[in-house]
Parts: sequence; C-alpha cells; structure tokens
Amino acid sequence: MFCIQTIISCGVWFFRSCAVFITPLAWSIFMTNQLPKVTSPSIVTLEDLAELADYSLQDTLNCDPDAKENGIDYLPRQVFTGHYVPVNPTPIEDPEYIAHSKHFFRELGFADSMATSADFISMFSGDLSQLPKPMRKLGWATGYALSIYGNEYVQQCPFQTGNGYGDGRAVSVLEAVIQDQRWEMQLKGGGRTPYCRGADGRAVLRSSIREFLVQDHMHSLGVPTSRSLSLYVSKSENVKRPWYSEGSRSKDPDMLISEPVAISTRVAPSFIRVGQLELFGRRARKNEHPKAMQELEKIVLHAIEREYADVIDNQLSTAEKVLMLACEFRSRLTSLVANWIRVGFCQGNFNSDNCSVGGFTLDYGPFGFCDVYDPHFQSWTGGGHHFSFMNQPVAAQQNFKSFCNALRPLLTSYQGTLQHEPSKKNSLQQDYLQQLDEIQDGFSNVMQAQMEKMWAGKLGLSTFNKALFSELESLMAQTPVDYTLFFRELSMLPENIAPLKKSFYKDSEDMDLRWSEWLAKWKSLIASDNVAAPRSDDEISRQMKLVNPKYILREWFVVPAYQQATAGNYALVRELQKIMTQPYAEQSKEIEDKYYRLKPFEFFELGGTSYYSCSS
Ligand SMILES: Nc1ncnc2c1ncn2[C@@H]1O[C@H](COP(=O)(O)OP(=O)(O)OP(=O)(O)O)[C@@H](O)[C@H]1O
Ligand SMILES: [Mg+2]
Repeated sequence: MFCIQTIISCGVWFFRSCAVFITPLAWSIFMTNQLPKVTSPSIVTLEDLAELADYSLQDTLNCDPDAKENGIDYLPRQVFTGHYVPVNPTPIEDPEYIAHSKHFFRELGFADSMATSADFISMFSGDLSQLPKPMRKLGWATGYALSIYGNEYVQQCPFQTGNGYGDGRAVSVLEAVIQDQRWEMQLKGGGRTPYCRGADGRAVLRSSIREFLVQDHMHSLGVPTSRSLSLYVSKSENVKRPWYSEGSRSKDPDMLISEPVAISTRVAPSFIRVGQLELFGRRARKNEHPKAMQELEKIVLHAIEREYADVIDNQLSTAEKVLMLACEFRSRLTSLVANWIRVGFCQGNFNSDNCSVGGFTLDYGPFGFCDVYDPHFQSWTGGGHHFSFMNQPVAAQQNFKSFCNALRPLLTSYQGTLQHEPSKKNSLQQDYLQQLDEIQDGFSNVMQAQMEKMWAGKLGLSTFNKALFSELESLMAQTPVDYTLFFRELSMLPENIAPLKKSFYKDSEDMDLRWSEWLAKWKSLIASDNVAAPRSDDEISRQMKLVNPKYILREWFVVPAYQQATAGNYALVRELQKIMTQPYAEQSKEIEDKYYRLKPFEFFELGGTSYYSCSS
C-alpha cells in the first residue's frame, strides 16, 4: 500500500486508493476448534476442480470491446465500457508453496495434497497455460471508481478520468460452483493489468503473508471476509519496495528493500466493491455512453445474484430489487463494522473501493488490530482520523452514501411498465427515490443499534447500558488497557480488579479506585440480568468468551513471521495460522505465555510494526 510521500520519495507513482452476529452453532464450531467434518475430500486433482468451473460472470456481463483477445494487456490504458477485461496473469518465477487454508480446503472438499501438486501450484501462481478444459486460459480484471469518505475522486487515475482505475494487480482466474455455492478465485499479485497505472502488478511476500493469515483469522473470529485459499512465493523474483530500516521510528519508510514476490489467492462469492458500482453509477449519471445505464443495471443485478440471491426475489422489478439491496447491504455493513470493533480490527483505508458489496472485509493492506485501546487507533499513517478504529461506523456510513448514489440513476430512470402513463411513472420514481433516501438516512440508527448489541454482548449483558459503557470507554482509554486482554479477563468474571490488571499498560491507584467502582456496577447489572433469565457464572463466562477472543493477530506477531519467511523459513507463518484459526480457544500454556500478552514496550512507535506508511 502506498501513500503520497512514498510516491514522491520513491518515484512509484501509483498509490493506495486507497453478519450478523454469529450464530451459536457457528460459535461452537470455533470454540470446539473442530474443522468441519468431511469424510473424504471429493476434489483431489485439478481435473476434478475443472469440472466445476462455471464462468457466469464472463458470460453475462459485458467485456471491454477494446480488450486484447490473448489477454496480454499490461499497459495502462483507459477502459471506457464493459465490466471486465480479459487478462493473462503473469506467473511468478520458481513458485514455492508456503501455506494453504486447511479450513477452507475442507469446506470446499479439496484434498490438502492439491495445494502442493504441480498443476495446482502452477495455476495459483499465475500460469494458466496448461489448465484442463473446461477451465479457461484467461483471467479477468475489473475497473472501479474511488470515493474517499464519501467524496468522489478521479485524481488517482493516470488519465484523470477514472477510466484507468481498477484491479491493478488482482486477477480473477476461476469461477466454480462447489457444493452448491458459487465462488470466484482471485490472484493477488498476478501481474500487470490495464489498471496497473505503470506499477509492477506484484505483491510482496510480506504483505501477502499478512493478507493470507488475517483472512483465515477473521473467518475464525466469525467476521465476514474474503477467504484465503493458497500462498506461493517466488524463489527468484524480487521487487523493490520502500520500507523501514531496523529500529526506525520514522513515520515514513527510510529505505528501499528488495522483497520476494508472492501470489496469494483469495476467494469470495464475488469481488464486487462499492467503488465498482460507483464506476457504472457515475457513467450512468453523466450519460457517458449509450450503454451506460444498461451496464449499471447489469452489474447491480449481477451483484444481487451473487451476494443476495437468497434474500432478494428474482421476480421483483429492478427498482424493487435495488431498494431491497440497499436495505440488505445496510444490515450487512453495519453488522460487519460492529464485528470489526468487537475484535479490535481497524480497516485503515476504508475507501469505497475497499468496501465489498457482499458486506465482507476486503483488502487487508493497511489493517491492524489494536493492542492498546485507543479510539483513534490507526496503524496506516496515510489513513488519518477518518478511518481510525472507533470512527469506522462513520466511515461505513460514508461508503453507504456512495453506494446509494451509485444506485440512484436506476431509480431516476425507472421505466417499469408505466411508460404510457407519465404522471404515474413520475410519482412512482419519486416514491422509490424517497425510499432510498430513507434507507440511507436510517444508516446511523441501524449502526447504533448494532454497536449497542455488540457492546452488550462483549459485557455479557442482555441490554446496553449507556452509563456503564461511557465510564468503561474512558477508563479503557485513560488507563490504558489492552483491548483483547481486558475483555478476555473480564469474561472470567473476576472477583476484584486484580486479574483485570493483567491488561493494564500502566498502574495507578486513582484509576484502581474507579475500576473497582466500575466492576461493582457491572456485577450488579449482571446480577439483575440473572433475575430475569438465570444463568450460572460458568454459562455467562462461556458466552462472553465466545464474543471476546483470546488470540488476536497483532502486528508484532506477524513481523517475525514474514521476516523468517523471507529467509525461507515458514515455520512461524504456519504456527500463527494454527493459533489464529482458534482465536476463542484457551490453547496450551505455552501458547498462552507467548501470545496472550501485552505489547512489549520496545515495539511502541516502531516503524513497520506500530505503523506503516506502505503496506503493499
Ligand atoms: N504493485 C501494484 N501494481 C499495480 N497496481 C497496484 C499495485 N499495488 C496496488 N495497486 C492498485 O492500486 C490500487 C489501490 O491499491 P490498494 O492497496 O487499495 O489495493 P490492493 O491492496 O492492491 O488491492 P485490493 O483492494 O484488491 O485488495 C488498487 O487498484 C490496486 O490494484
Ligand atoms: Mg484496495
């Protein structure tokens, strides 16, 4: 991920544009630490997978008419129409296996052995030339627009039009229907595309390990996310990236380092972003070309089919579908953000192009989990206050505004069945637009309700108590506490504040007094809850531990893992993957001593660990 300083200092001109609460059943899966039981995998070879290939995106959406048929389309150019551009990914040289998601392989019915088989490695390190039929030997990239905190931008596009912005290094390579679920598989770091803006189209090992680990982790935390499939590194291809010298306290990287390139593959029902709908929404609004409205409608209907088919009736009119989509997305997005805050996650660059329409977390570059509770926590120095930890609900609201703006032309141009009765048509249009406005205006109330439900859950209470929470928030910030440790210790229902102090970064008698008072109030609320619906202490504690994870992917755990991996040792990556895919489990004493800890003093204010201005 690049910021403006980096662009200037390094001459690299592209830059970062940068569910609901989980059911008890799902929680019990995380808690019991069991992989879903699949007797024997049904997909053992790439040929097995090939049989499930089903490229409906390419078949139903519009292809860029200027695209090169062979997909060798690596120079930045404007893409004026069409939903996707066929692109032949550029394989990384000498790929080596690092990891695959065992959980996800199980879910898909893939044999673990596939991840190390030669043809699977080739495909997911970017070489599509030998794919068995009916797989296609071309991947595809998509264009998207960018809004930052609700403001439309085209400046990030090299042509200053917005037509040259999109997947600059993400290339989808397969759509398949696997066990009744449709998945799109996308390489990240798969080489240049017409949207690369002159950059190399690569992802380095460091950022690929971060993204690979955190996707698996977020899923195990019960937070909707794109999923990790596989991770391969090149044994011979390196690229240069700005980074921090050892021990650097500088905000910006102070050197260029050479890093191995890698390809991680992520999987989701679709990779449609709010920014993508916006690209077509803006074109339709400005009537940029004759097919602009039709292309907007197609992409929106496609998003519904991919992400909301189970809740939006296909028989409805487009306008009705659009309104339902807005409602459903609002509910997923608010739930997602409440879940982020529940686990201490900050998406430091929550632009519209990093906001998936499916309502799951997407683009793990400038992310971080907070150690110390700080409402302004933000590890990406380019992200600013607006994308900081506790401001994420407002950032989400801004993305929701961009989302509604993208849909609006479909309601304004509503044709329906009333073409011959213009007066009725006009009033229907007004009605639809008003309904969309109401859905948009209702965002903050829905968000607030999700947040209150989430805080009540973290505190083991049936309802949110404003006074208790306000005092807690100021205590957590003033002490300050370690966010994860604090809630996990509280989940043990401590008699007094002594166990909670394990989470304190500083000790002070004044604060102790306030904490003791707070704990007493909290206990009395737990007790009054118990009058209405009696629960044993064990039960309360068990429920709280299902909401408050014990293990979180802190940046200072990840740094040594990618450093060792760069030297060819993947043991720590695999260890972290194992631990962080059971975040609610107690795990062994040895793991607890190593990973259930306050952030050591020496890592504070350390460039590349506590913050980074580049995360690509
Ligand atoms: N090395 C690169 N080469 C080409 N394009 C890049 C590169 N790095 C980032 N980009 C593009 O710059 C834009 C902003 O980057 P950003 O960091 O948000 O995305 P990303 O991490 O690459 O991708 P995603 O959002 O797909 O996870 C994106 O369109 C991305 O594709
Ligand atoms: Mg991005």
